Parts: sequence; C-alpha cells; structure tokens
Amino acid sequence: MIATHHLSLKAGQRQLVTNLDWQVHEGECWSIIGRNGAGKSTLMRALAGLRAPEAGHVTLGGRTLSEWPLAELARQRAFLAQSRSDAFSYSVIETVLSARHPYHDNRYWEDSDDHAIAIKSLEAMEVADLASRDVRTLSGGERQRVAIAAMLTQDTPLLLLDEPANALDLAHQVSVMSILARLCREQGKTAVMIGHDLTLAHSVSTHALLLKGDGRWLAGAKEDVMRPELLGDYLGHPIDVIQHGKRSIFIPKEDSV
Ligand SMILES: Nc1ncnc2c1ncn2[C@@H]1O[C@H](COP(=O)(O)OP(=O)(O)OP(=O)(O)O)[C@@H](O)[C@H]1O
Repeated sequence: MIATHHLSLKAGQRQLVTNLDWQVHEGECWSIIGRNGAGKSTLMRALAGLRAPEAGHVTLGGRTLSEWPLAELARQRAFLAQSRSDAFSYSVIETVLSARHPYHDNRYWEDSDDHAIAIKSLEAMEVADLASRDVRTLSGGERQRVAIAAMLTQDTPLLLLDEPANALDLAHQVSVMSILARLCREQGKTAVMIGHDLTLAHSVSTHALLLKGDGRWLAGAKEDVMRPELLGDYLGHPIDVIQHGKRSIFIPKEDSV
C-alpha cells in the first residue's frame, strides 16, 4: 500500500528520521509513537506527499508519490492534520461534501451519492445533527469529528491521521478509534495514525512505528514493538504494562521520590 525507501527527514540541522525502510500493507492499522518533537507529524506530512523528504522517497501502490497526479492521489489517501482553522463561514455539510471534489472530474456539483456518503459519515461520527451548523461555531471535539467525517467521505483506501483522538471526550475516543480499526479489519482500509495514548493505540492498532527523534526508529507488529522496555526507551520514561482481561493497560512508572 504505502512504503518508505531509505527515507530521511530533518528539522533544520536535526536528523529526525534516518534511512526509514518501512512497508504498510492493506488492512493494517499502524500507530506512530514518539515523544513531542520526535518527527511524527513531519513523517505524516511526507507520507501524505505534503513535504519532500531530505533523502529517499515514499511510494504508494508501488509508484513514487511525486508521480501521482494530485486528483488521483486524493482518491487514494486522505489526511487529517493535527490542527485546522476555519477562515470562512461554511456549514458542516458543505465542509464534508467538499471532500468529494476528487471525484468531480467533469462537474462542479455534488450528486445524491455524494450526499449519501456524506450523511453516512456524519452519522458514523455522531455529528449528523450538526449538518447545517457553521463550522466556526463547533466545539473542538465536534470539529474534530466533522474533520474525520470528511475523511470518511473522501472514501480513500489509505487514511493518514495526525492525532485523531485529539479533543475527543472519552466515549468518542473509544467509538471513533473503534470505527477506524473496524474499517481496516472489515473493509480492508489502511490507517496510519499518530497518538499519545498507548493503551488506546495498542487496542486499535495491528502495528506500531516508534520514533526516537534522533533518526532511530523501530517498526513491527504491536506485540513485538509495544513492549514496555522498548516504549520506555523511545519515550524517555519507564512504562509499566498491566493485563486487564485481554487488554493491555500502559502506565508511566512514577518518579521515585
Ligand atoms: N519549519 C520548521 N523549522 C524548524 N524546526 C521545525 C520546523 N517544523 C518542525 N520543526 C521541528 O521539527 C521537530 C519535529 O516536529 P514534529 O511536528 O514532526 O514533531 P511531533 O513528533 O509530531 O511532535 P508532537 O508530539 O509535539 O506533535 C520539532 O522539534 C519541531 O520543532
């Protein structure tokens, strides 16, 4: 699906990611984990084709990102940015319908199929009752769910999400992340997401990519990578894991006093 080849990313003089060779296959759900400033969003923007890497390249379906025509790329991958600002007064439904533009090669208007998928996505994110509201009047969590509804409306095989659980209350963190996991499991979609909640990441992901922030990285199945000693090393703080039924609960160890 998407892969990086000898990818290197820098911020100024600082090496964030060195020689990343990484493959993400159809139906997998990946969490990218690392400390603040480790380079997670920078990598995500490179995966989306919004930032050129310092070295190496990204391929989607075997083809280098820069070779994809933009409209075709927009039918392949959707990207949820970490933050957004709404400069203009658009309604929720208009905002979500705008995600159908990649399918409008020869027309300027939406059809009933566009409306049907937009409404279905708003319902999945439990924001259908807000359809006529001005997006600038929404709460942070409501706006986040509308943004994810727009991604679902774009209906791409690959979903790239920078902190999808951001601003969501507890119930919506669980429901939104479960929907994303289900899309991968049952519809063969592929998701790559950034998150700081290890327990949530572990419960929804099949794989994890750890970034150290100095170039080092580690990628693999979550059972191999989301181990307390590795997470502690990559996050710079010791981590404990508690088994609760089938669930693994990750907690930071307390500083010794
Ligand atoms: N335009 C820029 N100029 C200089 N440094 C930058 C620039 N953009 C990002 N950086 C730096 O690159 C590093 C990686 O940023 P990035 O946003 O990828 O981190 P992150 O892992 O997503 O962090 P967080 O968990 O805080 O969201 C940070 O130290 C950031 O300050």
